[in-house]
Amino acid sequence: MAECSTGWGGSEISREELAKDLDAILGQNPPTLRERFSRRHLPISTPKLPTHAFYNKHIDKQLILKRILPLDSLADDISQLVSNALAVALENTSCDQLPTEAFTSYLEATSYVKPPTAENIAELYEDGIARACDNIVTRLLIPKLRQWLPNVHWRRRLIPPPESNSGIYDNANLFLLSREGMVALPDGHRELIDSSLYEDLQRVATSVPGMGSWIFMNHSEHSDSLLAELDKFYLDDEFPYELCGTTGLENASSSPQPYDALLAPWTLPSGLGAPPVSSSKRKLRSRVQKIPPSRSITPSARRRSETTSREEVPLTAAALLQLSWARAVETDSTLIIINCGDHERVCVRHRATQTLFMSPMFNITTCKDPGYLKLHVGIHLALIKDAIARSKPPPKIISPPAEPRRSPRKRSRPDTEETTSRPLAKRHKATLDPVKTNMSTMSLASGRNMLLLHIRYDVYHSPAPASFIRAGPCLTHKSKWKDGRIPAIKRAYRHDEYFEIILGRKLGDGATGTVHTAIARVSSKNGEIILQDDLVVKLTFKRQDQARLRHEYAVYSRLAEHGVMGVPQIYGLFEDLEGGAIALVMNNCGQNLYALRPDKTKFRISVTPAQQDRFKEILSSIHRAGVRHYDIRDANLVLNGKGEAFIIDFDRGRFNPSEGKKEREMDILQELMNGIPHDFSMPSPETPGTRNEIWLRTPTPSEHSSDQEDSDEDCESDANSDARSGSDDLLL
Ligand SMILES: Nc1ncnc2c1ncn2[C@@H]1O[C@H](COP(=O)(O)OP(=O)(O)OP(=O)(O)O)[C@@H](O)[C@H]1O
Repeated sequence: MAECSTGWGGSEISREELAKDLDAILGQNPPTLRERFSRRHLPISTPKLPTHAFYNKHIDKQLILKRILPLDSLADDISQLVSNALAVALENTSCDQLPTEAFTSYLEATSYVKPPTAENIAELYEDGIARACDNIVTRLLIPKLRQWLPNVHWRRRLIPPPESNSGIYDNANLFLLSREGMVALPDGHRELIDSSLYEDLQRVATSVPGMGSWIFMNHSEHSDSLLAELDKFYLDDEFPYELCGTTGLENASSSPQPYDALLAPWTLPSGLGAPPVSSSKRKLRSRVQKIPPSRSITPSARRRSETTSREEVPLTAAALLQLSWARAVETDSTLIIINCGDHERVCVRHRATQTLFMSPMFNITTCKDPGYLKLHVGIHLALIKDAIARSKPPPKIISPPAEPRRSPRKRSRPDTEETTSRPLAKRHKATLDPVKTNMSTMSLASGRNMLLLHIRYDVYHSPAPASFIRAGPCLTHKSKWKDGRIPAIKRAYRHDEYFEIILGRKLGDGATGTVHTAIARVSSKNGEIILQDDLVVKLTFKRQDQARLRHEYAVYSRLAEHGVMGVPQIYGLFEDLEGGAIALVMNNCGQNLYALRPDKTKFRISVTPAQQDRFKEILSSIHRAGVRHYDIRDANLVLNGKGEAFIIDFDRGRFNPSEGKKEREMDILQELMNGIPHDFSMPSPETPGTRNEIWLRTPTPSEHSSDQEDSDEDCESDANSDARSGSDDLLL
């Protein structure tokens, strides 16, 4: 019996005993969800397509999913990885007693009072399986460690607000903590790691934001059958990945071939070959050829969709696979775990062949050889090994000496392995043909009702643009828009009948929408292309948020009627013809005062006296136009590069406020300028859209309240407001 040194929390035991205990722990499975969650919460709603699925259609062609294949050996391979790692670790570890009780308690039944939603199942995984994995994987990586402590962490990133509850939770992954550009290790751990592993961990901690994609679904019969159904795609030559339906303006891929680790702990079938050639591409081409030579495009639909929001669409098996794959592309993950409570599948994303290899569906409560804990320890370990391998600079290809150049023309750089391993985040910058930038771009666009929207940053490079139809006129330039007349959708649009918007990186995710930088590209009648690159686009997906954005547009209409300056120039409101989004196009006013704060922990804003006066002037003219902003804070006060002031974000705006409320709002602005932020920790004030009605369409002027004489403020219970002391403080 080999003798071992004493370890943490327990007495010294033999190596054999430790191996036996570990084996027993790793063979464990969690109890069924019915045993863990209270029965009164069952059944639960079926998963819906989450709103961010809108972005999945815009992933670069070279990164999308092309086929699904079975990989029955995956669990065995992962189990072998753990067995091998254990054998090595046991040779080097101190044999202290295993905290068996703690590990078992992580897996044991707890009476969970919450319903088994996707979020709660993710939380359960985080509190149980993931904690046990963190400890065991850390020990397998650093056998000399004398404690069962986690250096590896599995965490949920962001808990979505309840209204975004789609029955899907996909915002969790594994990561190594970093602090000030260094891998964060507890005291004393650095010395236990040899220098090459330390370098590897250092690279992963600082350059890999997350490893693996976990997709949790609400626990329901529908989720179980969705997971079971995924098999049916094995028979397809090509997976039906859904792209935008617009034809005539397809984009070639701009992504270099993504990089798979050369050595993986699983064996994939050999002779896979190149990904299948997209038949949909062929279809698109043949359809394009029928279109007259003037580069017309066919919009994605001839009719407006019933609803512009996405929440109500039930999840299908194809949508679940597309969503899971897209999430793995966005996070550059190799393994995808799809879990619906008691059942699960584990999948490998093979980048080069754009193939998803999928394990059979298994019941997590009855796993055997390997047990569920061993499988997940293996998944965590495999992800770290994969991240280490892929974050290493690939071996240099030694090429023969270059032949003398014959042509003076510049040659494009060959796609060497070196280029393929560049981090995804750095791959895409909006690349556009050399064209003029012209301030009349948006004036030309104001006469066009069809907007083609591309997304081009990180992994996004829309294979085809989304078609958006105008739902509200340009408020900055004259247009032929007739009040209340929503334009008909044409069968095809010539190049001088549509304009394009190319969305860049996200500027912010607000309570209402997602704001992106954007460039407009407009083709004139004679074919000249002009650009305007100082735009932003606010996209909204959920019903309530779309109601707020339509209301915001109505507020901007009122401000434009009164010629208010110092607010964004609005170039129109647009609806996605395939449903899912509405977009407000405006100019980029600069950076908000929060972003400009030198020290974010201190409320100190640097605004010159002239800029302070200008903010007050703008607010006065907003008030004169009969609008109260209702959300005056540093995030909504903006300065451009020339130091010019703007007030943005009118989704909470109110029409026809009382004089007292306007004065109070001016006081808040003054206080803000004096360095006293207003307390907005109160719940957001309701907007007319959220309380009284949901506008599924942009209201015509007669419908929306900009012409009404009654004040929106009157909708608030004035009786209550009189009774409240400091009522304005509560509302503002
Ligand atoms: N026209 C614009 N110019 C420059 N930046 C903008 C513009 N519009 C929005 N932004 C940026 O995007 C962020 C979010 O925008 P906005 O406040 O309009 O969204 P929201 O969803 O209504 O957010 P919230 O109501 O939570 O503040 C802003 O803080 C600002 O930094």
